[in-house]
Amino acid sequence: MPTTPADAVVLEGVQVVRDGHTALAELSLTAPRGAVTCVLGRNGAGKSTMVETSLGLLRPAAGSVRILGSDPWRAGPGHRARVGVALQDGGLPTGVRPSVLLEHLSRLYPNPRPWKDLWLRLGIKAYDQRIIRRLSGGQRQRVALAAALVGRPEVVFLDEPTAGLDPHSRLDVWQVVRTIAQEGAAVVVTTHSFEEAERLADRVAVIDAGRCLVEGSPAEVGGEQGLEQRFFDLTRREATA
Ligand SMILES: Nc1ncnc2c1ncn2[C@@H]1O[C@H](COP(=O)(O)OP(=O)(O)OP(=O)(O)O)[C@@H](O)[C@H]1O
Repeated sequence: MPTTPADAVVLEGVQVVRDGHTALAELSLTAPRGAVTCVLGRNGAGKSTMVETSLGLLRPAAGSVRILGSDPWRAGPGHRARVGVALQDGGLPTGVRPSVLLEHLSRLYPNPRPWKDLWLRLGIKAYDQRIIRRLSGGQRQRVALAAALVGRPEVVFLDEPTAGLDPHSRLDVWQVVRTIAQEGAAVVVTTHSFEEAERLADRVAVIDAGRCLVEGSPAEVGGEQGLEQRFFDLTRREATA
């Protein structure tokens, strides 16, 4: 698929080998600005590896990775400040209250998003009297999302941001993610939820065994069958038991 300047994330033929195992095999994928791109794939398909490679944490053995026009492996701190990320178990400092962390992070960026806005919209205020170590997994996940967004990044990678969240929190997260995209960010969300992809995504990519099998709008990818059935058809394997 031809890429355009609106594409903030452009991976072309990316191969990544981890401890002798090919985790990405000629993966090509794009994510435009001002849109949410949901990446679906089975366990081990390569979603987290795609995110880590896009962040510049892993060096591809072949292919090209351009994030905001730069190679993330070589990019400097100026580039990194423009890219946000919330990984699963995303390494937050645990001995401080969420508001202390968010206020601190906001001072590290030239043009931060008002941290209190995120703190309110993601419901963090309700449990802010506790330090992060004492929070539930879902509560911590929302703090990680706020931490990823406070620097007003132009590209954001969110690794399963609603996994394990209650329905209210999930809606809060979806609303915040949509707003961020409407403000112009390229948002890449990995997920196992078809509902999430259908309700949140402007674009969907299905990856399997380290390759992107299909990408496009949810309607284009789902076609007549719908997203869920198309996903099963694309990624079915013999005897999975
Ligand atoms: N550090 C590593 N060393 C060797 N192989 C790895 C390493 N990390 C991941 N892999 C392998 O690379 C492949 C892709 O893994 P990855 O974590 O990117 O998948 P994923 O799509 O994010 O899976 P999940 O849905 O379970 O989070 C898998 O086969 C996995 O076993």
